[in-house]
Amino acid sequence: MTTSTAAATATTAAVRTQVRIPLRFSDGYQVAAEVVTFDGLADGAEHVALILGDPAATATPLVRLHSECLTGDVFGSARCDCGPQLREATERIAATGGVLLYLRQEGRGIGLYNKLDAYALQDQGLDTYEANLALGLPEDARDYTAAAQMLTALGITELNLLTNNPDKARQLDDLGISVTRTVPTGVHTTPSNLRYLHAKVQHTHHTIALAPVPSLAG
Ligand SMILES: Nc1nc2c(ncn2[C@@H]2O[C@H](COP(=O)(O)OP(=O)(O)OP(=O)(O)O)[C@@H](O)[C@H]2O)c(=O)[nH]1
Ligand SMILES: [Zn+2]
Repeated sequence: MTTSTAAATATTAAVRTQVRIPLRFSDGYQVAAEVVTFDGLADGAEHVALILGDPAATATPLVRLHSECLTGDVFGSARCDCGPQLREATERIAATGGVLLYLRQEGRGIGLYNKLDAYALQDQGLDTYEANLALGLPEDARDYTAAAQMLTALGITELNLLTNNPDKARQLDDLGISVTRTVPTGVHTTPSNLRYLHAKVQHTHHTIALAPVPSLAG
């Protein structure tokens, strides 16, 4: 189970800087983003928002809360599906207008070194959640208070959320952000991330339809 430590009301944050950055992905896809920084975020981390298209074009813009994953987002790791999800979200949000929050929550909030320690334990047989617990850390340490502050500062209090993770919608609702609809993200399987994706479905009830894996039965 994930634990929610989100406060019912978040303090106010303000937009600090907004700057246009043209994005060019390795597959040729290009789009311009308005990258926004903030003052006053609850956890003091350097989270950024990417405004894609025109979020004001609809009453319920498409929003994704993307948790930082250096190995997946930058290095192209096949142990998870973060890189392809980031690429997918960017294009889908740009198509309708919305915001991608790039949240500095590496390793579900436990940090990069701890995530790599957890990977080492997974290589000895633990699943992704058991490995965090074996390190004396929460299964999922993510709190979306800063995300709610960022959305409020951008004038977004009602949205469609691009995710398969029910905890994200639950926490945003608790923080006063109305999630009108949850839009499923794609599932980007590789031989290296199938066990990880199955653990997410079984343990934290991510809404992902996966083919059964015989070696994981039982
Ligand atoms: N601790 C830990 N973190 C991981 C592991 N694999 C990926 N992560 C982190 O998990 C975060 C991404 O979370 P996911 O569980 O893949 O997806 P989600 O954000 O909960 O849900 P979606 O919105 O449906 O994608 C990133 O911060 C990754 O660095 C792992 O094995 N252990
Ligand atoms: Zn990842």
